Amino acid sequence: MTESIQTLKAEARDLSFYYGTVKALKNISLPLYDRKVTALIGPSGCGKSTFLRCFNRMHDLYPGNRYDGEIVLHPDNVNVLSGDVDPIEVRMRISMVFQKPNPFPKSIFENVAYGLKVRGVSKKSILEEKVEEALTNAALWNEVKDRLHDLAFNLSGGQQQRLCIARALAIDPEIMLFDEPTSALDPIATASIEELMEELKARFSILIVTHNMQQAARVSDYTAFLYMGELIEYNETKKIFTNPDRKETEDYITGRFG
Ligand SMILES: Nc1ncnc2c1ncn2[C@@H]1O[C@H](COP(=O)(O)OP(=O)(O)OP(=O)(O)O)[C@@H](O)[C@H]1O
Repeated sequence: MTESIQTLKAEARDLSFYYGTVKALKNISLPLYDRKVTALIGPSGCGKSTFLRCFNRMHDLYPGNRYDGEIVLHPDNVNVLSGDVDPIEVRMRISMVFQKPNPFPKSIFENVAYGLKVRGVSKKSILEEKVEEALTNAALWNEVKDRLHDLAFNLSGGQQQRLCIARALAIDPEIMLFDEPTSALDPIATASIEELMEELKARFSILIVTHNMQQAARVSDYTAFLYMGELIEYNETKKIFTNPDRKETEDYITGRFG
């Protein structure tokens, strides 16, 4: 790896995850750097989404799931998996954008204001200011500024995905998780989300799951290759895509399996 000063934002330490008795993640240790994009790649079922979902405690919603190991947030050194840490608070710091856009059945404005209201912000002028800022940062403001009170479902798929990004941005997250955010979008909407990600990484750390190798190569600084719940290789994206250390990684990125 080339020598450059990187700030660690979070790290998985010896992280395992169980769906009941099924061990879906096996002792994964992985850093996430601040203001960098880290891509998770690997064949279907290797554990990419499972890993991503550990970061905002999504698995807590189902009984029988169990985490082992730690996900430590820096600089405050908090283990987000600790029973003492409130998952709602974790989700305010680490927000998620899903594969399919999932706006709430509310207006554009209310979608973006939602997290702020949960946080107790009620002053109209502050809400308006924050909603405009989040929509601007999600590259959607110009398209929706005259229809903020329309139902979010009236937007196109690509616009709905940018709205979900604005909703996540409004609460000033420290890390954003993207689970195949463009797989339901056409090439133009995909390009606009990828451009947006490039801008957003100036503000925080991004972890993205993608099946699209070109996308991983385009948008990420670091790439982790998972296979059957194990981390096979992690490195700078350039290295992974040009000269990986492991044969399994090379076989996967060249399309020989997976
Ligand atoms: N709710 C669940 N209960 C039991 N096993 C599960 C559950 N969700 C996922 N798994 C299993 O955990 C493993 C990892 O699944 P995961 O969805 O994380 O893979 P993935 O790499 O994201 O796959 P894909 O690329 O197809 O989305 C798989 O073997 C899957 O069958």
